[in-house]
Amino acid sequence: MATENKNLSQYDKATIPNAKNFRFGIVVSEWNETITEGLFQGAFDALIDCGAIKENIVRWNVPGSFELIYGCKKMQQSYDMLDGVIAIGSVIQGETKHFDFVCDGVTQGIKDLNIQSDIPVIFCVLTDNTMQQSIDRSGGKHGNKGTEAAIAAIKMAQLRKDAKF
Ligand SMILES: Nc1c(NC[C@H](O)[C@H](O)[C@H](O)CO)[nH]c(=O)[nH]c1=O
Ligand SMILES: CC(=O)[C@@H](O)COP(=O)(O)O
Repeated sequence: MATENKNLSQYDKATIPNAKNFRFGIVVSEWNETITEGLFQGAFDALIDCGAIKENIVRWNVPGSFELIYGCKKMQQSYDMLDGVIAIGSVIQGETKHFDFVCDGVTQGIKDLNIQSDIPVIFCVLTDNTMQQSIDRSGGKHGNKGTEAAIAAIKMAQLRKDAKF
């Protein structure tokens, strides 16, 4: 289902574990910061709405989406009590192929972090053709991918907890 047919912000709290005992890291890219700040707010608000305590949410900033890989890796290493990490970025097509390499690099890098570490990293990186598409997905007409990422983070934290027993 394409995003245009799904509101990214809709969730049913009855289907989501309570996040009160979970600790999350959020790494935010500064490129397209109006977009990434909207994604962060969506994620933060959803975590709190689902029971997370604000003192259990730590935020780091990185220059661009490509640095999300290193930032999330160091977040995993620095806070071994974390239950999940959310990587937030906004990549928008320019004139060159750089978009393709940044998007592929970040995607593969975050995938690798999920393989190499026991702490899940949620992919909240918009890869859009236009700024309007990014606006629409960070609190606009299609909702907020940050909200979607927070729900995914809670569910994966619970899966990780359940898998230990
Ligand atoms: N064009 C965008 C970038 N480019 C910068 C890279 O992410 C990286 O910071 C640079 O190549 C230095 O390593 N980053 C975004 O997040 N969004 C873009 O649209
Ligand atoms: C995703 C990018 O790096 C891109 O926005 C940079 O723009 P350009 O391809 O015009 O250099």
